Amino acid sequence: MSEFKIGPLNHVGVAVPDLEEACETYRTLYGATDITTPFDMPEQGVKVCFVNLPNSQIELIEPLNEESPIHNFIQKNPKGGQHHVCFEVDDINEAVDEMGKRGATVLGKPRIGAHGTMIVFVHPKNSNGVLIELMESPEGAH
Ligand SMILES: CC[C@H](C(=O)O)C(=O)SCCNC(=O)CCNC(=O)[C@H](O)C(C)(C)COP(=O)(O)OP(=O)(O)OC[C@H]1O[C@@H](n2cnc3c(N)ncnc32)[C@H](O)[C@@H]1OP(=O)(O)O
Ligand SMILES: [Co+2]
Repeated sequence: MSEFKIGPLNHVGVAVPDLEEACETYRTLYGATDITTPFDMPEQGVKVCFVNLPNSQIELIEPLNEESPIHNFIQKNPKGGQHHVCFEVDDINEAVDEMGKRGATVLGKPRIGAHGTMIVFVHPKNSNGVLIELMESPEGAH
């Protein structure tokens, strides 16, 4: 087996029906003061913002339309829910190759994520029902 391994936890993705409402929850209930301005990522089918924390982020995502990959998730979980966990990797192409070699189902091809680096997802069935996002570390991240 190759040396490939996941690196730091980058963020926990939380799918929500209303991004602004979710931001307000983190502001008022949890006292979060560092929340980014929401922005649309049509290529990923979501509106997204980040609750920045000392050691990680909560990524809040809202479906942009019925074609969004999280549209079904919100249909099944109308109040929202924990959606994915994202780990950093050194090389996304090595990660995709290794996932295949290790028998996992990689969803689609690597695409640009909200941090501006390439991301890919591994099907929940491979990880005890948890959708895993692998994200190439920003330059010189560690
Ligand atoms: C802005 C980018 C940002 C970033 O970090 O840069 C993001 O993270 S974007 C995040 C949104 N994008 C994605 O999630 C892309 C990958 N996801 C997918 O391709 C789909 O969501 C998929 C295939 C995981 C599920 O699609 P869908 O819900 O339409 O399919 P099913 O309803 O048939 O579900 C199949 C099976 O999986 C279970 N499921 C679905 N979503 C999740 C989840 N988030 N966590 C755990 N399990 C999930 C669903 O319940 C079904 O289970 P089954 O036992 O077969 O009923
Ligand atoms: Co994510």
